[in-house]
Amino acid sequence: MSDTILMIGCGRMGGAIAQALAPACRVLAFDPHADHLPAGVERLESLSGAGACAVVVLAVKPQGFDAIAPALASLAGPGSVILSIMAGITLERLSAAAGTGAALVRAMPNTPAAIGCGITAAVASPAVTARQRAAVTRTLEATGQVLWLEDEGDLDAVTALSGSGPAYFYRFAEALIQAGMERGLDAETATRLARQTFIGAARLAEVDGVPLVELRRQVTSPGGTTAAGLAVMEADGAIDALAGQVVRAAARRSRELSQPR
Ligand SMILES: NC(=O)C1=CN([C@@H]2O[C@H](COP(=O)(O)OP(=O)(O)OC[C@H]3O[C@@H](n4cnc5c(N)ncnc54)[C@H](OP(=O)(O)O)[C@@H]3O)[C@@H](O)[C@H]2O)C=CC1
Ligand SMILES: O=C(O)[C@@H]1CCC=N1
Repeated sequence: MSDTILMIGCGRMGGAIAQALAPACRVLAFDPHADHLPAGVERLESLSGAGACAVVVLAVKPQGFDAIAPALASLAGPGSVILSIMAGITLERLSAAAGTGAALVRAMPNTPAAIGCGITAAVASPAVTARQRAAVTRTLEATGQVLWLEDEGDLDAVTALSGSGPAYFYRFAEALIQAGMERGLDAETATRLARQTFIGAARLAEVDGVPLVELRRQVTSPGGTTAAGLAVMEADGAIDALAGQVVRAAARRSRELSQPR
């Protein structure tokens, strides 16, 4: 078995994975509509030209799964592992398409993968060998951290937390910018302050594994400004209630996406 990786779908996430892998191994991509592929990635005009690939990455939208499903059985040859990053598409649906006994991994990355700072949670079907698991780990580690899970049922929560999560942080930063403008800052100043606060806070959270609660305490002077702001966030459990609703809604959508249309 070659160490060739085949991408089916090479958009935002597939492209990020392909770009991370291309310097180290042969990467093929089948994506009829992608105008350009990352440097070093070979375009495939048809899936029949793929040959045997060590890892076949499914990176089309979940709504596009039905269109690629008929090709999976022939791609799931001996030694190949199919790695799906599609939100909501279950191992059961992948298996129905690829064939019973196919080596399947369902994974959920996130967009910081594009700069090697992602985190991906993954679940393997029983047919996945140790060697295939290692190949998938290497594939995903090109984009950041990898976390193997035992229970596929956890992937809806993972999708809702870390898969969708970057958008929640951006949305909160957008809200802070708006709030800063309402307090008299111009748009450019508010945006610069919010962006760099967001980046700096994230970098600080990387240092020495200091617990988030401690990092928060370091900002919060007793009787000071931060305490006044946090009191509003926490009044009647507002922030926890909001996070709960957000993650529940996203997890529910992940489960809905698992239903065949
Ligand atoms: N974006 C994110 O933050 C994350 C996304 N995911 C998952 O990754 C998957 C891809 O998402 P994302 O990269 O954002 O989506 P994109 O739309 O950016 O990429 C999907 C690509 O697949 C192409 N495509 C569509 N149909 C086919 C087909 N039949 N054969 C080959 N290629 C095809 C699309 O072309 P065209 O645009 O012309 O349709 C597009 O270029 C989704 O399933 C999503 O759930 C997982 C984690 C995070
Ligand atoms: O919004 C979505 O459905 C995809 C999955 C996780 C992030 N983006």
